[in-house]
Amino acid sequence: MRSGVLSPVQTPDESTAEPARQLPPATVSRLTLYLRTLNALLAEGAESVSSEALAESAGVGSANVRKDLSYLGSYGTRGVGYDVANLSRKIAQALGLTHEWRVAIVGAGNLGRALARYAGFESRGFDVVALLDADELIIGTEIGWLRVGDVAQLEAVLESTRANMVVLALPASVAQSVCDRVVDAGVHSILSFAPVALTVPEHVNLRKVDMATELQILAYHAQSLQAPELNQERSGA
Ligand SMILES: NC(=O)c1ccc[n+]([C@@H]2O[C@H](COP(=O)([O-])OP(=O)(O)OC[C@H]3O[C@@H](n4cnc5c(N)ncnc54)[C@H](O)[C@@H]3O)[C@@H](O)[C@H]2O)c1
Repeated sequence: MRSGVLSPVQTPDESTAEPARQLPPATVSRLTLYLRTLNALLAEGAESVSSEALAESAGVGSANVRKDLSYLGSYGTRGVGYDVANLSRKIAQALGLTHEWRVAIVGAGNLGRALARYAGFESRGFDVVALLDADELIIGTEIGWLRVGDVAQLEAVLESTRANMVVLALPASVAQSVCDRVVDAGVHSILSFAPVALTVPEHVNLRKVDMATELQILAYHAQSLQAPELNQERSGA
């Protein structure tokens, strides 16, 4: 059983970690897809992969793949392709996945609990080290391997667990104040699920996951594709 406080392990100090190379956001997204394919190939024992195969797995053009990988200094070998192990290592380095990421989740409601139970983070290098909430009925309960801690102890838990990423799974009304405390505690990588715009200093990386917006975009595209039939239905044809 893990509690809010865990035994320390070697974690790179954020302040001394090498700064990430600035890659175009679309490239970063595609690199994660290539990495997933490369890891599957590694597990199968494959040694090389063509840009076409990587492109197909990521659903992009092979010119995209070659351009993305050129940012990492990987150009492949004509007729052979890319060395799978080497490329997977380079992408993991570029994405900062060779560091150990220790994630604290704040908010142990439906979402926070589901995230804390998800087994897929650890295999990708994200160790969930703490889960915190403000509700007395939830504090102290066990969720997966974790015991829910009290958000009143946020700063102490972040320090003792050496968390270097925080996920906010909180109501919008409290997200900014908790976010401010996280930033003041020195954690500079934050992922927020709260449906509200948060303000953070420039040196802090804040990402927002907004599934409702994604669904709306999906609905728009679905409607555009079906537009001829919908229009016919509406006109009673
Ligand atoms: N982005 C998305 O895709 C997505 C999807 C679902 C939910 N959400 C959002 O994520 C958030 C969480 O959703 P949920 O369904 O888990 O809600 P929930 O109500 O089940 O859980 C919220 C939890 O936050 C806790 N909490 C409240 N104030 C707190 C504080 N100051 N410090 C610590 N914990 C506090 C509550 O006690 C509760 O356990 C909501 O803002 C919701 O709108 C986003």
